[in-house]
Amino acid sequence: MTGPANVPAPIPPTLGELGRAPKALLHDHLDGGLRPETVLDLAHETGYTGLPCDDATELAAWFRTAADSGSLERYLETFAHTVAVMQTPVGLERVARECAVDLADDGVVYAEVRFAPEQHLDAGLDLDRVVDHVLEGMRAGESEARARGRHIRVGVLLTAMRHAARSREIAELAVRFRDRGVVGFDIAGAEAGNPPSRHLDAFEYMRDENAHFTIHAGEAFGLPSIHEAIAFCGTDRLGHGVRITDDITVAADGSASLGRLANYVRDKRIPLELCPSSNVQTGAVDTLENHPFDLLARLRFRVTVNTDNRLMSDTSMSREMQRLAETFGYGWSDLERFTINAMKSAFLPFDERLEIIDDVIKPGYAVLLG
Ligand SMILES: O=c1[nH]cnc2c1ncn2[C@@H]1O[C@H](CO)[C@@H](O)[C@H]1O
Ligand SMILES: [Zn+2]
Repeated sequence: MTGPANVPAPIPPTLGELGRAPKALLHDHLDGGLRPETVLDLAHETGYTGLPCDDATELAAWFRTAADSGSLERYLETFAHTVAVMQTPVGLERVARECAVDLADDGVVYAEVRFAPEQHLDAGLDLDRVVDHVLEGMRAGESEARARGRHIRVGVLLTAMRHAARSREIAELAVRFRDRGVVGFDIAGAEAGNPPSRHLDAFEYMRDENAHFTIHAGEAFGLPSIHEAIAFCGTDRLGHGVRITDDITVAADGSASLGRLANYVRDKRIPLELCPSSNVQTGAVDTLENHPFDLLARLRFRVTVNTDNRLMSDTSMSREMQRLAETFGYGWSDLERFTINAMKSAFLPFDERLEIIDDVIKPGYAVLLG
């Protein structure tokens, strides 16, 4: 973090070093993280003919460019192609297995990966079978990574689409699978016009079941969405939440004053699942340099680093951390703090969170800190 003027900024960690650092990821969409080759393979296998091109490199570039739209709605249109090839048991299991393997290869030790089961029913699967296949793929990916000496634990979050009307059903699905690898619930999709309070019964059900959930809020819409997510719905975390800066005023001398909502979020240690590259692509912020990540980190909000959609943003946890380190001058102690923030905020039992922090994260950064 940018320190006093006479202290030199740390040398930014390299991508190789970052790959070895233990990382915790709370916000990653399964249908936003496919390998481009897998999109092509599955399209051929299932007869999906809607892809814009037939070459993996071109397809990767297409997703990146199309997602660079400056609008959440247009960004979300790119998911039509990934969702289209994730309708069969084979497709769902492969995508989930590769997700776990790719995250483990990047040094992610704990991940919560989300997807919306209601979008995967086109080939006749029911909601329970969809979740079964994804969980099976995740377990296979964890084993495959372990066989190569990479240890990752993946928990799944079930997302309900906020423009649709199945949130209560998806919340019940999440609770039904809570002892089989599903660790929480979420709502996603176009934020403007679809406030979180539309899904109040789903959140009330989750709270009644002592179950965890997060809400995409404060990405394409500002403070009212964040306020509803917290005050009406009782969210545990905020998906993005970047627009909380609308309630923070920074004076010319750099001092910041917080409004009541921003203070509440900070006081209650409500985790912010910040996704820097995605926020630039959807236009939530104009450039990475202007991303409020550093302001929020300096003000000691509970900030976490996340990928959102690795395919659409052509990114990984290591790359998100590298971009932040290069932009804001972060060193290992900052990256360790963000990682511990994430692990503390995971939807795992407290003792299991602590075990990963004490046995994996702290020793990993101790080596890097030298
Ligand atoms: O940043 C985001 N904001 C809101 N919705 C999103 C974002 N990224 C992905 N999805 C939506 O979540 C669904 C389930 O994974 C995806 O299909 C996409 O429509
Ligand atoms: Zn998201």
